[in-house]
Amino acid sequence: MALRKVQAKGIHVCIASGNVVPVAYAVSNYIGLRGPVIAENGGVVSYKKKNYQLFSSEQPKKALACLESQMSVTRLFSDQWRLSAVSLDNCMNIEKVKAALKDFDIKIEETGFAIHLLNKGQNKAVGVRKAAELLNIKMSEIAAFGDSDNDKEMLKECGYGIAVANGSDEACNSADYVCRERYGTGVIEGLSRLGLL
Ligand SMILES: O=C(O)COP(=O)(O)O
Repeated sequence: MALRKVQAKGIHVCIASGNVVPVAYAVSNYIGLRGPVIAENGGVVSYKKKNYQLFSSEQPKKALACLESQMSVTRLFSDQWRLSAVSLDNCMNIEKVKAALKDFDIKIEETGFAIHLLNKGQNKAVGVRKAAELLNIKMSEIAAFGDSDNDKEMLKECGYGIAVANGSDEACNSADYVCRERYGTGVIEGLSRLGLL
């Protein structure tokens, strides 16, 4: 598999997800990756059996309580393991959620998979920065792949940002290179462009 091939060259390969540590860690582990795992849109970084919690769930939980007082709320099943945010099922209407929480100083982000209630400043780039510190490498040495709005800061702040062809407008506009190919085939195209395959 392409990512293991890249890792075998001595390059750190990391998953950066909006999902919780148990899910992102399991994906990383099943693929056979050894790099840090960035979870909860940069809220938590997990490396060598240690979790680094970079944001608290206090503000997102206050926003959740406010939302629940105004409407019926469907949270993600995985929210029971979430440490730094609250995530809602994307069957909920984002415009109604935004209107109900307009007085809260939080960030509301839709990814196509979920609606995340995040802390201001919480994004994958913050998690990547922590991972870079743990690995003693520079952001400018990192190439990032993404497809969603929640990837935009990471795509901008890493040395080279690559969006796959099916990426959202925000992801594609934040990338240095937009692949011709979609999904996993796009990742293979990007890795080849970097000379890694
Ligand atoms: O949790 C989400 O909303 C999406 O997660 P992803 O960043 O791994 O695509």
